[in-house]
Amino acid sequence: MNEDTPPTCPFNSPRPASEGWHDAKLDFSKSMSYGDYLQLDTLLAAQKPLSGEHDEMLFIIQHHTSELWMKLALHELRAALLCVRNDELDPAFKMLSRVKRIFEQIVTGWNVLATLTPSDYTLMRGSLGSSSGFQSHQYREIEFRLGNKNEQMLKPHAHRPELHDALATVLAEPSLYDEAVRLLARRGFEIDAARLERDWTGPTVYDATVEAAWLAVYREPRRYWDLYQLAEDLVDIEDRFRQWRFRHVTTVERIIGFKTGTGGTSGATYLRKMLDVVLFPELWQLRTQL
Ligand code: HEM
Ligand SMILES: N[C@@H](CC(=O)c1ccccc1NC=O)C(=O)O
Repeated sequence: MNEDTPPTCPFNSPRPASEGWHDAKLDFSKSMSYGDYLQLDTLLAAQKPLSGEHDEMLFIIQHHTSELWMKLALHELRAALLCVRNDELDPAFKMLSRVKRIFEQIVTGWNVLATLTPSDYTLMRGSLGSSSGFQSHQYREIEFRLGNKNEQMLKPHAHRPELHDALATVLAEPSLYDEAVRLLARRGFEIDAARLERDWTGPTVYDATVEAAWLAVYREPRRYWDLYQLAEDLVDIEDRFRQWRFRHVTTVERIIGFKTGTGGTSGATYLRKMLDVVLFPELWQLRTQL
């Protein structure tokens, strides 16, 4: 350093001659821009607080971002299900690892909403009327695709026939886990015939032949590597899903305590019961036998 040069604040230094943006396209009067491609006018016009309370923007954006991530999770889950059905496990692994990351993202997202206090939420809760996440059709489709089927959950969508019928179709199709079980049978494992052609509209029910098949996979992972990887991906997904449910009920307790929900359920008590749901029962059971 030259001792004659007075020290300067680095933040006030003159800009270098070129910062690399001089050739950037700046005129979008005749071509598609960022905002055009992403339909940002539509996206950013969709946050419409009703209460006039400052924190309602947080509440809406938290839900919009969750619904967008759910949209992507469903896109991946639907495709992964078809890949498993067609014995194409490599692309399914790619999609399931993305689903895992998406779930991690929405689990972490609860930290932002946890800055909402009961005092602030109470000011806007009245504006929500009887609307509730209980009526999220994308959430319900995720549950159905993972095998937590319940025909009653179609009812909140009766007033929207296209959504109702799409969910009813998913209810009647095999879940991702049903497809994994059918794959086990195609790979030569003895699976109870009734499990392979069950009434798909019901929830996954524990089956001893399925547990025995997964147990064989876990006892010889090298022999059944792709099935082993599929099983662990499913366990990862259920793990994340449980974390999501847990953060939800904890946030709900911190914000509304044990009030009944706007959707008409018992609120935190109902959500706590949902923590007992097991999506892939045999994958948890087999671990006791290893
Ligand atoms: C202030 C924050 C929140 C509160 C107080 C809250 C409260 C509740 C309550 C009480 C229920 C039970 C249904 C009812 O009777 O209303 C519920 C369900 C639900 N909420 Fe939230 N929630 C909050 C944030 C969120 C967020 C950010 C999401 C993300 C999309 C979400 C999604 C859901 C879903 C999907 C259900 C249905 C769960 C099931 O049926 O298992 N909630 N919520
Ligand atoms: N069920 C919540 C309301 C609620 O959280 C909510 C309302 C409208 C849209 C999404 C919501 N989020 C999750 O349930 C409550 O009882 O306060």
